[in-house]
Amino acid sequence: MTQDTHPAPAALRLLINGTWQEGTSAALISANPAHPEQTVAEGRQATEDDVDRAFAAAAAAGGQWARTPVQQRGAILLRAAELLEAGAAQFGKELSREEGKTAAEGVGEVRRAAQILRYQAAEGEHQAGEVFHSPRPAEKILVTRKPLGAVGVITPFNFPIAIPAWKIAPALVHGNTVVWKPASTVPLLAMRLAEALHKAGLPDGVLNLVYGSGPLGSAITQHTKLAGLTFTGSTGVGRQLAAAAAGRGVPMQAEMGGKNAALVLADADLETAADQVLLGAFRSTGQKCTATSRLIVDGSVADDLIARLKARLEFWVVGDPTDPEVHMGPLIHAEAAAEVRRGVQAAIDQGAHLIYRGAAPESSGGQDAFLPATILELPRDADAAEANSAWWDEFFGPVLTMRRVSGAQEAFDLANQGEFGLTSAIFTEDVGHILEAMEELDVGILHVNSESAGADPHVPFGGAKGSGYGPKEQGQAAKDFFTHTTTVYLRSGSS
Ligand SMILES: NC(=O)C1=CN([C@@H]2O[C@H](COP(=O)(O)OP(=O)(O)OC[C@H]3O[C@@H](n4cnc5c(N)ncnc54)[C@H](OP(=O)(O)O)[C@@H]3O)[C@@H](O)[C@H]2O)C=CC1
Ligand SMILES: O=C(O)CCC(=O)C(=O)O
Repeated sequence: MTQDTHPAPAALRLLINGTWQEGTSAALISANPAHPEQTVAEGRQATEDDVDRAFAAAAAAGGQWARTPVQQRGAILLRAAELLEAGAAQFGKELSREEGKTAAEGVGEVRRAAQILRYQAAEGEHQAGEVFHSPRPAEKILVTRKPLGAVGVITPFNFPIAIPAWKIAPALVHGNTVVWKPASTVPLLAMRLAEALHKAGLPDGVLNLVYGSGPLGSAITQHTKLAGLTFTGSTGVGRQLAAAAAGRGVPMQAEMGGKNAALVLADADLETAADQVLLGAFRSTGQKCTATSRLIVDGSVADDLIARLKARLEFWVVGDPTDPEVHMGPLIHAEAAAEVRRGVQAAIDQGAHLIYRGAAPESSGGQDAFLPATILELPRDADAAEANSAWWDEFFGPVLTMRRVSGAQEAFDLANQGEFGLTSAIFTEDVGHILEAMEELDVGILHVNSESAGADPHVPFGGAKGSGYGPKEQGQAAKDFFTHTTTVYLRSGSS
């Protein structure tokens, strides 16, 4: 397997009250999933005491930061965006080495983070509140917004800089301060984002970065100064945190799992559908909550579509993600890959038909983090198909599970099955079917003739049903989470 030269490991530092400092708890090592013997970054985790100091700093910085004009807060985000943009080639490659997505996707994600910071920086150009008529004379009713205070940010591994950016940027621009715990597998990219914001002039204590595994997350979620919590990650952890936050009356926003369907109807442009399903299912090694993991295809075009997918996958190279020839890197670590392998085998044992399995790197020997692109087909019989775990479980890997249907209504019904409702993609040229899909599909995001993944910074992002909890992220929706409103009944004293 070709690979890039291996740079020396980066030194991880916590950021507390504007000071970069070493952690004093257990060692934290971020390993390259393509070459686990290579350390990408190393340092130490934070202690509960560090979390306490981070919240003290965030709370102390809060008043001044909230009074800073939104245009000045935005200007800091803009400077940070420039720093990310300038470092995109380096940070993108680091992202690829730390997380395993291809270097092109890594660079794209860093640029996306910069774009998110720029979008949120412009918040000063948007309205700050609303004015209503009053039923009483000489009165107006105003709705103003205030920050929540010190918010906790807990982020997953799969978008190590874009997801943190789309949580932290609106938190900051709306006047909140932040204590952030990234996923333990991707601390370097977290440090890169925090460095950019720090260098851009963020006052001390406004953003605090602590590393540590799940239990440290609990120190954040149970902290008495916690004024709001935004989380992205697995459904199990998200629900646990939501219950804890609700018990304490802390507002929470959670983006969790998905089991997203691509619906390919009989009249679809199959070239477009094949291109987009391929990207949706296998880009980022299928490790997106928005990845296409169900393929629901009209029986009249199913064989044709599968032939087109297989033809494309024959050229799909799996390997070291820093190699420009590679389309798909490893999963985040070997245990994740082993779990997906077990899930695929269980599905086959339960009656799924393996209709495609690509090649993985020769060096892998089936024990490491690499997996081939895989397509399973479930039986036409509904009971047999729905008894199969592959229909329900989120693999979070490069596995696509297909079912054949007759007509649009059956496709909608199947897509709606299950606890999740993050995204769907529908492929059709029929406006009637598109309108029906908008009505029928219980999802937070619907793509028409494009892949199920992807999200722009200026529009709401989040799921329906069990995929999301609390206000949506991104765009103007982020304001609803990161602020609370005061309704002001305003009369002049002399009236
Ligand atoms: N809907 C969406 O927008 C998205 C959803 N996801 C979902 O996330 C999952 C994959 O991400 P993954 O990182 O593995 O998810 P996890 O839920 O394992 O981890 C997410 C974050 O929560 C932390 N954490 C774990 N346990 C606790 C705890 N008890 N208290 C507080 N924090 C905790 C993790 O820390 P540590 O790393 O140290 O364990 C990490 O920072 C998939 O299910 C995917 O669908 C991912 C991205 C987007
Ligand atoms: O679809 C995207 O580009 C990002 C969505 C996301 O947060 C994810 O898939 O983990």
